[in-house]
Amino acid sequence: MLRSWSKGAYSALSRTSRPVSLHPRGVPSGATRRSVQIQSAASAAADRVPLRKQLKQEAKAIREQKRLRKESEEASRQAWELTVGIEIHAQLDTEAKLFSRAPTSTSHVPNSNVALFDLAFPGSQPEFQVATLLPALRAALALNCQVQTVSRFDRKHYFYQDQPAGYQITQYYEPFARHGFVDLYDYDGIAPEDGDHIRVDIKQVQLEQDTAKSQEYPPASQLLDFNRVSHPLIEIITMPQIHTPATAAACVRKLQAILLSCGAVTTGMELGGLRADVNVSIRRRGEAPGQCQYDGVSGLGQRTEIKNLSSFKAVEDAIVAEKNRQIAVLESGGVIEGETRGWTIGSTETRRLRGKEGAVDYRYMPDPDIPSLILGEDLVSSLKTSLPTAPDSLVAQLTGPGFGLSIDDAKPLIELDDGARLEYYLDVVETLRSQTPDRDPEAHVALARMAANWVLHELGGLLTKTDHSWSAQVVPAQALADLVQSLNEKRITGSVAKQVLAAIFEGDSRPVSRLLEEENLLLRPMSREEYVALAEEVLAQRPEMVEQIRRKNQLGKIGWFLGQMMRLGEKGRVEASKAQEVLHELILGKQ
Ligand SMILES: Nc1ncnc2c1ncn2[C@@H]1O[C@H](COP(=O)(O)OP(=O)(O)OP(=O)(O)O)[C@@H](O)[C@H]1O
Ligand SMILES: [Mg+2]
Ligand SMILES: [Mg+2]
Repeated sequence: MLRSWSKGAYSALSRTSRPVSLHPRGVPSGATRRSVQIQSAASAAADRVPLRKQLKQEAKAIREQKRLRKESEEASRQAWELTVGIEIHAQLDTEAKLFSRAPTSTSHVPNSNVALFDLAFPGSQPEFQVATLLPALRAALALNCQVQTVSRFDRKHYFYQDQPAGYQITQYYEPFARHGFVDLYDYDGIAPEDGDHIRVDIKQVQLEQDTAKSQEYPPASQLLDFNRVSHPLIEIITMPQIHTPATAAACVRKLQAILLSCGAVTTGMELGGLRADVNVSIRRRGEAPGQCQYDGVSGLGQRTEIKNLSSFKAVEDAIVAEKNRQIAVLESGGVIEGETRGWTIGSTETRRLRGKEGAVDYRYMPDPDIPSLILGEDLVSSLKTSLPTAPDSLVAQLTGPGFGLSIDDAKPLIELDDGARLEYYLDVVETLRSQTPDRDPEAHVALARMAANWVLHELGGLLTKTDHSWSAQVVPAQALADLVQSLNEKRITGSVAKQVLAAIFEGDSRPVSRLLEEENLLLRPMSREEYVALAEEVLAQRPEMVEQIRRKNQLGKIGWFLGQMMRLGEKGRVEASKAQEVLHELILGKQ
């Protein structure tokens, strides 16, 4: 906030200060220059008041703009219904490509992991890599799909340099998984108008090949890295059941969390492991239904498709922009054309890439070189039982009686660092619990809450401040558990705990107990007499304030004396709760 204010103030200041720094060309005489300066200074003085006013007016105008935008969005929401369906392409966590034995590693030298079939050399044949099925099946099961016992591969024809065969191998007619769903809750960030839960159906999940990676060198060159070609992907297709941009973004975020948690993928959107295409249409509420239909859902408006979105924010922003564009077109009497559109980060408009070819143009046909996939029920059911805990169950566990966390702490623990933060947190909690096995459940919950605060906010704060990425090694789980334990047992104060955490974070590798002893940080509890003496000393500084507190019962003012006690008392020895108790007693005569 401060930065945006200073930026605005700076630009306003530089505008008004222009006359002061004006040195008129061709005015050699000092007198004339002086007179110009005097004049400028005077006009600057005159400008000073308007500047403040101007800033106020600018802020008011921004507020007004926001209000109008909100109003017009609400008006268009009432007039038009938005519909969104999403296609997610996720790179599977496997070592081999879909139809060759070339490795999938993306960190290698470009074009070093490529088999003849990946480049569509004449005569080369596909060899389906069975291992690729496992992450695909885990994903389908985690998305509540019905796995098909028989599925097939099809060729989708198109010509582009990133696909050497002239067709992509995908599953069009008979995908390996159908009829799933994903549940979205308020804590997933869905729009308020969607209430506290919606379910988005998944039409199907299909296996397919990735394309080569292109790198543009404008104006005329493009380099291709075929290491990515034929990397196994799954495409997850949702039904057109989403009606707000925020819920669409929440859906992609949730799908990513589910895919990461079940071990289907290794990286999320940030690292390019997941890409989303959003299909957007609108229709006027209360009027004749639209002419389009999709898989049994009819009455839809004409969709456009925005391809290759690589962040949750891009998903939300692109849908807002496309919805607004479609409303503007229809309100001005135009027609929405089925097209593929693009989105650039930071932009406010989608841009047309090409007219959407109808499905028939892809000339889908069953691939004659690849036999059908036949899956045994036993494989599917054994995978089902070995699925890791789903994100929603994790939320339920962390906010349940065992941990007692707030949803605001549970969510980031689950989501941060692809699950590594949660693993670390659970290690800390397990260590704490193993050190205090006989504690009652309430004490365990208190420790779990305390640990969450230290993992997220204290350690998290240090990471943010120093711009470090996550590593469980920086502060080993054992060290954090020891620190939390010492604090919980009141062997150290909160400020000492923070100081020790910072020291470990910066590389002090001594065990916490040794560090506390060697640095003389263990709390030497103050006696009651010491507390009373310290409290009397600070109360004597402001007797009139003590009187006021007594007369007007202004208890809030006791905080000032407490602060003084913490400041004046011996470092690391004053416990806030005890100091507060003694202050109350001395000021109000109560215990
Ligand atoms: N009228 C519509 N409005 C909004 N979304 C729609 C509409 N019709 C279809 N969709 C959504 O568009 C997506 C269509 O995906 P699908 O993979 O079936 O076809 P496609 O986009 O033609 O294929 P691809 O892009 O993979 O070549 C689905 O998510 C579906 O829910
Ligand atoms: Mg598709
Ligand atoms: Mg599509």
